[in-house]
Amino acid sequence: MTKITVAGAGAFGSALAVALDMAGREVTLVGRNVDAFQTSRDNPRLKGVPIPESITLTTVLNVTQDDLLLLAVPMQALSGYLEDTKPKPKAAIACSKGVDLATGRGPTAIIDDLLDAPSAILTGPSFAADIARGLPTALVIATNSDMGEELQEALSTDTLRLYLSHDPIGAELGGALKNVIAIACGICIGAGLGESARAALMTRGMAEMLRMAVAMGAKPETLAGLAGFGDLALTCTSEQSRNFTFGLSLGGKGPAPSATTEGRHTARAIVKLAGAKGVDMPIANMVAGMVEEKLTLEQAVSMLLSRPLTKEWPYAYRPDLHR
Ligand SMILES: NC(=O)C1=CN([C@@H]2O[C@H](COP(=O)(O)OP(=O)(O)OC[C@H]3O[C@@H](n4cnc5c(N)ncnc54)[C@H](O)[C@@H]3O)[C@@H](O)[C@H]2O)C=CC1
Ligand SMILES: O=C(CO)COP(=O)(O)O
Repeated sequence: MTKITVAGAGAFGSALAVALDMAGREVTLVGRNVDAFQTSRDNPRLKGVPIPESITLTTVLNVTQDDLLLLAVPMQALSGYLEDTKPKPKAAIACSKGVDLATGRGPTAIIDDLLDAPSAILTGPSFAADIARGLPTALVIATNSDMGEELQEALSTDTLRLYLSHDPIGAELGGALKNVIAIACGICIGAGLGESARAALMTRGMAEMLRMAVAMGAKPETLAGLAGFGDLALTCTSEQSRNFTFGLSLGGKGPAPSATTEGRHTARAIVKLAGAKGVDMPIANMVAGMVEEKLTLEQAVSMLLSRPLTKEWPYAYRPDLHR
């Protein structure tokens, strides 16, 4: 049986390890923090779900060409992690949601640049706690390699249902961009701007996601699926989301979460990329401005509302015409 190694023992890596172990796979969980719960099996990042004894916990990444490697470290740590560890797995599957701030690359491009192994992205609507508890979840496994069906089979369980896609760019941009829109929605609710405004932000946010993803070479239908619409719906409406609760705090409600909040970095990375590609992303601009403390809430709202009136779908998939 193919062995599965999960690198990154945070909430998501641990949850995937638990779900795959419960389904009878041979799983190793690698993390710089695992010594802290080697005995108790209680990972503070995944409260309430003990890590089973059948999962090997280690601080050292050691994979062979027979192993699948799931990479569940935060996006900004991914390239450094791969440069340091130089693994040679059968396939490397990114689980991070974001865009690298230094280079503008997504997770599969980073893997393709740094490793001699087929790359894939596992993404879609899923909170770590839900996956770890075995609640029903549907995700996307996207790859340009010919390993798609093998990966789909190896990583699906009775409750974790993977759909196969051959559009990794669209899948990873869906997961990255929805975090930025979730921050905007959190700001909106935190500032008391109302549910109607949130629905508007989600919908116009989806239009931005589509424009940007298509400009980067994605298929539009990917954004309508689990990795785009599905994850947008989850993250923009739940206080379980760290991106949404970070937005709430920017809007004046509650403290900022201390854990990984990918959208903070992605907003800044995507605004740079959108500028270079000439893609109009007013909501992402607003989020990046507030994250960088260059815009107040009042300025951000006024900027969005004072934009010229336009058609709903003038040139949605045509960034060249969308000026
Ligand atoms: N938590 C969730 O519900 C979900 C998270 N994700 C994605 O999974 C990725 C990881 O998120 P979480 O596990 O939630 O974050 P987390 O904050 O719970 O854990 C991150 C882990 O990465 C480790 N880490 C950080 N920097 C590192 C470095 N330079 N080298 C090695 N290890 C490093 C930390 O020690 C920690 O164990 C993110 O991209 C997130 O968007 C995706 C779906 C769901
Ligand atoms: O990606 C997620 C849900 O699909 C998790 O969202 P947060 O990172 O905002 O908690």
